[in-house]
Formats: sequence, structure tokens, C-alpha cells
Amino acid sequence: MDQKKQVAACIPIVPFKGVAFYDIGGLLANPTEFALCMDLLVELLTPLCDKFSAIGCFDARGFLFGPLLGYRLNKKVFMLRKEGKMPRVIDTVTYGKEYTGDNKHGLDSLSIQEGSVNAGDSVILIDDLMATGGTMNAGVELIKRAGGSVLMCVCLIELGALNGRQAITMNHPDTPFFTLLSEDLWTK
Ligand SMILES: O=P(O)(O)OC[C@H]1O[C@H](OP(=O)(O)OP(=O)(O)O)[C@H](O)[C@@H]1O
Ligand SMILES: Nc1ncnc2[nH]cnc12
Repeated sequence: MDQKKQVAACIPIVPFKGVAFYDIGGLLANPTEFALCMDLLVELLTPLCDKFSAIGCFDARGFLFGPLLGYRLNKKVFMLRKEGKMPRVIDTVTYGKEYTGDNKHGLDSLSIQEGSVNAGDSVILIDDLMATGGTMNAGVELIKRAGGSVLMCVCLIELGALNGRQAITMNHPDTPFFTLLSEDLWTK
């Protein structure tokens, strides 16, 4: 079986939060496919290693991948966390996503900690999934506002029908994007 299809086959799509929800828990339960997924990401990022200094990962499911990549690539890792979850926050961005967020307006807020990104730093951003792109866009915003740049946004799964990539490209045309698994792997 094609390697990407093998990884995708471990991720069930189930009704949850009012959407067709891609349950990454299925991948975590399959060590062979999880290792394969990490190897594919390491293969992608290894040639870029001299061009970035850190990996930023998103609360919460980005945390499953960012630190492992940091370990394999010997890179600093930092967290982009939902509001109120960590000390030394220097900036926060509020955004919408595919389903309702946690604040009283149905939005979410993402914060960055002091020292995560210094002026001139180039970073990789990683998350499990991009739907509307609201989360990834907030991440890029935080990096830029801290004086850094995003060498590449990386996600395991991209829901192309929701046009997240276009949303990011519109706001940040200089930011490349990589997706390991596209929706069609689940239908073909
Ligand atoms: O492209 P978007 O429409 O912004 O949606 C994508 C985001 O939604 C999910 O996280 P969520 O905020 O639900 O947090 P969780 O990982 O804690 O479940 C997912 O892990 C992405 O971060
Ligand atoms: N359809 C989806 N499945 C899993 N996580 C998501 N985050 C936003 N949309 C999602």
C-alpha cells in the first residue's frame, strides 16, 4: 500500500463537534504507521535544517508531533497555546476555526511565550490538521509579530474543501505550506 494511504487508513473520520472529524487518536494507536508518518516529516524537513532554528507547535494536537520532530532534528521547540494556559505570554491572537472555539464568542485565542521567537528567527509551524486555516493563520501572525518568519507551515492533514491554504496565502503570500495527507486519500 502507498505509505501515505497506509497512514491515512489509521485515522478514522467520525461525526464529532458537528463536523466530519479526523481522529488522530487512531494514528497514535498504530506505532508502525505513526513512525512512518514521523519518518516522512523528518525526510521533508531534514534538507531544510540549516534554514530554521525552531519548531512551533499548536495546542493541543500539534504537541503530539512538534516535540518528536524537534528531538529527531535537534531543534528548539516552542508552544502556541490557547489563552490562559502558560506564563510569560507576550502576545495573543483571537481567531475562528471550523467548529466553535472555547471563549464566550465561540472563538479561540492563541498565545506565544517570551523567548519563543527572536527577531530574525525562521521557524517551522506544525499542526495535525488544517481546516479553515484560522489556527495556522493565527500562528503565522504571532511569529511575524514577534519579529520572526515562517519557513514552512506543516500539517498532517489538510481539508482542501475549506480553503485554509487560500486564507493563509491571502494574508501571508510569502509563507509556503506542506501537507502530508490530503482528503482524497480517504476516498480513493
Ligand atoms: O483550520 P482550523 O479551522 O483553524 O482548524 C484546525 C485546528 O482545529 C483543531 O484544534 P482545536 O482548536 O480543536 O484544539 P485541540 O487540538 O485542543 O482539539 C486542530 O488540531 C487544528 O489546530
Ligand atoms: N474536521 C476536523 N477534524 C479534526 N480536527 C479538526 N479541527 C478542525 N476541523 C477538524
